[in-house]
Amino acid sequence: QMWLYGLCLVGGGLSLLYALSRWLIPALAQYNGSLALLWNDTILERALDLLTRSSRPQRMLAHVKRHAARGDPQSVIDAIDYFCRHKEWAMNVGDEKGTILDSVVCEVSPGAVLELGTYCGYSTMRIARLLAPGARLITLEFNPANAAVARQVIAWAGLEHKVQLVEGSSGDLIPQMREKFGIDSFDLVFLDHWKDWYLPDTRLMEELGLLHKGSVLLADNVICPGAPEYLAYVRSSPRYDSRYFKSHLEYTYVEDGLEKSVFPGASAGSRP
Ligand SMILES: C[S@@+](CC[C@H](N)C(=O)[O-])C[C@H]1O[C@@H](n2cnc3c(N)ncnc32)[C@H](O)[C@@H]1O
Ligand SMILES: [Mg+2]
Repeated sequence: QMWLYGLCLVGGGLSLLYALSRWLIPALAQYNGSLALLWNDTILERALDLLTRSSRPQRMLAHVKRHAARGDPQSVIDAIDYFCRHKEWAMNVGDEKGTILDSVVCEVSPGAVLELGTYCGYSTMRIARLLAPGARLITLEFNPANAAVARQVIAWAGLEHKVQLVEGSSGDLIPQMREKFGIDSFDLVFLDHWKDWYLPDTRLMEELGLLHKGSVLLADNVICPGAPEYLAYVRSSPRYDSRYFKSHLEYTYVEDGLEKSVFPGASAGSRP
């Protein structure tokens, strides 16, 4: 009889664990930023990596190859959004904030764009598909495994001729933009790498003269996980006309948003 009780106890415990990880924690993580990042970006990702002996970017790429039409950027974007909403969360800008990114790209109609943080190429595709012929998009990624997946995702969408993906750290590559990449200045910069780099990289671009009158900085995740020093800088500096676009952390209901900052702004001060 003892072993029967033991079996019931183990079975009950396992069922509870399953219910917690399958429904309760994911449901709570939809509304709490810290839990969302801890659960999706740390615990679940590591557990799935271990169980499947693959990485999240590799799983996302496999999903794209199974479900997206080759040469159709929208189909690749949709496949990634489906994967992230129904299978595994991932740190793409996502569909909701993605529409804000799209509208800024269309409004600026940039000839030269810099993206900081490629990951799997999701936002890269969103930007690239809207660029006019001849416009340049340079995207920087310092994780070689992410860069390798991004190249394949971008090629699957048929956008490889519109994108220059450069492997390396933003701090090393930004100073090479003029001499090595022939860039005078950028019309649009999308900041979406590690959040504590937003401010130093912005200061670096300013010092190197890579921003011109009217250049637009668009920064993701300014609320969650947050980039407080960067936000304080662009909102208080008279050099920028800065505006917040309220939205949600990718694939959740947690508040997050994009900060659009025009350099040097027509009017001094900030508009949070
Ligand atoms: C949030 S993800 C980018 C998501 C992507 N922009 C999208 O929306 O699809 C951040 C990426 O930036 C990369 N990264 C972080 N700091 C970086 C740096 N200083 N230079 C280059 N890449 C960096 C990370 O490896 C990661 O892949
Ligand atoms: Mg982001």
